[in-house]
Amino acid sequence: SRTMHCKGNSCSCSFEDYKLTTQWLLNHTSHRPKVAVICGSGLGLLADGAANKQTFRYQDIPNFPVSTVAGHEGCLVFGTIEGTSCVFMQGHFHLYEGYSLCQVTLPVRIFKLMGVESLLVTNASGGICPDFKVGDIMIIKDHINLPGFAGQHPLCGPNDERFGIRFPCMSDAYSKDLRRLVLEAGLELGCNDFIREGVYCMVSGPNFETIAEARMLRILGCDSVGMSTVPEVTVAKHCGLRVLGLSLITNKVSLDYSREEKVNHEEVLQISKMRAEVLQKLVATMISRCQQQSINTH
Ligand SMILES: O=P(O)(O)O[C@@H]1C[C@H](O)[C@@H](CO)O1
Ligand SMILES: Nc1nc2[nH]cnc2c(=O)[nH]1
Repeated sequence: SRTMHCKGNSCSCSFEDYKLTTQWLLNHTSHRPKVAVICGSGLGLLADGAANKQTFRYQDIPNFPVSTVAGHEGCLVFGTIEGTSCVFMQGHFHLYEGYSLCQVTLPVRIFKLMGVESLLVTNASGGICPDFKVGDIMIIKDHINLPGFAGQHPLCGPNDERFGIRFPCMSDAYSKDLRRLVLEAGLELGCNDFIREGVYCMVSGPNFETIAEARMLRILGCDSVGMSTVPEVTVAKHCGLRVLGLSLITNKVSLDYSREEKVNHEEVLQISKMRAEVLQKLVATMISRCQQQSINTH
């Protein structure tokens, strides 16, 4: 069924729900992915470089939510990159679409049950750090879970120990090793002059920030702001996945009343398209390297 059991802000998809979807996928594909990639707004092209592709539409997968936003194709693509088996989500889910956070994060737990070890998350965000330029790729060093502060948190509700502990540590959510690897890969690919590192803040959206809100976020230590990723990363860390987050700065957030620019979703998608090719190379390199590193360290 598409109905999960959510009471207030307490999410609880049952273990059987996750297992059912996992089993359906395992029965319908022979791929056994080790790395999962979540493609942010306008970034579905990241899957293009994969070989032996097998695609499922979200609407055909039991229990899966469907994408309702432009720039999110709504397809799950299995494939291989340089011999590494991986799965791409072309489109992810948001609170602003009306989904509960257990629906938003459902694919992450399914990936875990399928045997995935690393999660590469991408998104589009607005730059708050004054040094950032449109088109920069920000390696997410840390995040601020603003909806979480208000009780909109994917781990609210009964804790299922089969996934992880009640009180997970979040101070190391973004793997240091993967951050180092992506910096190295960026250097080799010649894109180091637009790779940055910073703190991503999630807001629920769907409106973009007011100027006063943007100023508040800057004071709080945010380098960029978006409407996704934090729930997926939190659930991934809870169940023991290694996480890498890349945020494409698609616009500069207005911090100044005298500025005339007005952000819109079309501009976000346009910048995503412009950078998709380079991000695709970076993600492909990371898929093979992070798996290699995981083999070496086990
Ligand atoms: O990659 P995501 O989905 O986080 O993209 C951001 C947030 C909204 O979905 C969209 C607004 O333009 O960009
Ligand atoms: N909240 C938020 N999300 C975004 N996604 C892309 N740009 C932005 C932005 O400026 N603000």
